[in-house]
Amino acid sequence: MTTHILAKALPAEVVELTAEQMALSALRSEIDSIDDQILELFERRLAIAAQVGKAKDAPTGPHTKLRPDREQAVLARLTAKAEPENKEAVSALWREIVGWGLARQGRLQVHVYAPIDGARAMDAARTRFGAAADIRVVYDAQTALTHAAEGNGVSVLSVSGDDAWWIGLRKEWSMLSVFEGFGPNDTPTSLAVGKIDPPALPTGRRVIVTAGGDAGDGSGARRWGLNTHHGWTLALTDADLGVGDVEGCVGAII
Ligand SMILES: O=C(O)C(=O)C[C@]1(C(=O)O)C=C[C@@H](O)C=C1
Repeated sequence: MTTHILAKALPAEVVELTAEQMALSALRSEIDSIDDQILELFERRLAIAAQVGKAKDAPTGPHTKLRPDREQAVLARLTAKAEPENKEAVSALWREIVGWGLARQGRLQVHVYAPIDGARAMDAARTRFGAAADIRVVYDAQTALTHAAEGNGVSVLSVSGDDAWWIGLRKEWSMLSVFEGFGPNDTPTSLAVGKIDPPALPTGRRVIVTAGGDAGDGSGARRWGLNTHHGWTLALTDADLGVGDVEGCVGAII
């Protein structure tokens, strides 16, 4: 004979929620609903970024898909609209969003050469290119420059070491442009270089490498010296110069 054990329905537990708990739970479901909307929009944005990558053709041969001018415009537009107390958060978040957009076109490979203050340069590179970037340390400037010149990525190089690699931007590395500077206030201690189409450089101070150190400021424009080596000078200027011109312009930074 089989014994049937009937499961006895347990009395429903009565949970008394306090007013605060109810308020908290309502706020969390509001966050869940906002997260759903952000997710949907973010995934749409990623899909469009992938399409942009296909639409955007390199001018001549392999160039990085990174467009500093466009990134500058995206960030400037949104931080201008954001509430003052949110500007920093908006800027950091959109760096990440744009970084993942770029990754849809191929993950950005970043080489960092910074023998003196490596941790600071790595930190700056991560903040600039976001979690989506594949960042690695390299131990000589030539490796970093070769990587950038291949056009599949970019490099961040310290300007404060013994190796005056930046002189090469006027010589064997003239296909590379500086498009970003990292460092305190107005004085970058490392620069990002890449095979960037000159019209896609950010609008801002021009980076110049000059022999003798007196070109590029005939207009009386402000100048910031960054380094000198064997008669060559690395500096920033407000003068409106074009990359590759006789004034020694090798790029632009914000
Ligand atoms: O506008 C482009 O060219 C894009 O590839 C899109 C996008 C973005 O996600 O907004 C991504 C990478 C570029 O560096 C700039 C902007």
